[in-house]
Amino acid sequence: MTLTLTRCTYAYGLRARPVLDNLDYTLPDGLTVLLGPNGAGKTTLLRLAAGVTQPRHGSVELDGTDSRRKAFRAAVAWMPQQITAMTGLTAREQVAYTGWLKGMSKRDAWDAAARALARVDLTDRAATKTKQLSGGQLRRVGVASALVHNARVLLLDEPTAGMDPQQRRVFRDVLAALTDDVRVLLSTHDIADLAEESQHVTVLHSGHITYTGSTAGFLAHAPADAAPGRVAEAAYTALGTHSARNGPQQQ
Ligand SMILES: Nc1ncnc2c1ncn2[C@@H]1O[C@H](COP(=O)(O)OP(=O)(O)OP(=O)(O)O)[C@@H](O)[C@H]1O
Repeated sequence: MTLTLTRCTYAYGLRARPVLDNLDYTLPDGLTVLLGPNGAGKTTLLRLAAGVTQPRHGSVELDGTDSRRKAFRAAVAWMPQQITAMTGLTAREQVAYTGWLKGMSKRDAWDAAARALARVDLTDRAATKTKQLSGGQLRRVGVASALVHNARVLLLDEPTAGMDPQQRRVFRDVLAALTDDVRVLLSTHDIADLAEESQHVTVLHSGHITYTGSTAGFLAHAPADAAPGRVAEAAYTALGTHSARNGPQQQ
């Protein structure tokens, strides 16, 4: 299951400067954290990867299936920054409703909703109204909704924004547990999201990938004198500076 962006260019508006220009990217397996400062192009990359937006030039494919095709959209799930709690619906009803919208029968969606909620560790909240869930729990409902139709790739746009450290930890554990059969790409501009369970890191600066590879390889970019506990931050800073000077993609 390989998701690739090939020579993708995207600009907001006909005369605007491209946000992404001739970008090549292959999503690694497991859990990948997409790092980059505000405005780097993370959301744009995720929207292209999800097939929500089409590139002006280039292509996005999952094992050779173009992102315009129904089969691509069935296999690739996208979770936007804001998850809406639907008035009057329980967690299970909200997830089932999403499954039904995606073409499942009511019965299949209802059963799949229970399985999806179990995967995000929310079985005990299945009958709770989504309006009554915490922000972190509601994001997990968002993940369950994204997964309800058995997606193989999950793309999440800043899912941990506004979470406290404990909520972040729970959320990351939930994602890490999915990665046996789902590839996950999670965008953030918070280096604290880079935890042990993230197997890969991709760094985006001004629309250029300055690093994509293992977490260990990423950390190796920190200067030797980086303070203990600040190695990830130092590596991130080093790659940002590198980008401004050279802008190559490192594998
Ligand atoms: N709808 C839009 N119309 C015009 N320009 C846009 C639009 N959306 C994004 N942009 C611009 O495209 C660039 C990349 O934006 P994008 O949202 O992809 O970055 P990001 O890395 O996700 O940023 P953030 O971390 O702030 O969410 C920015 O310069 C932004 O101003």
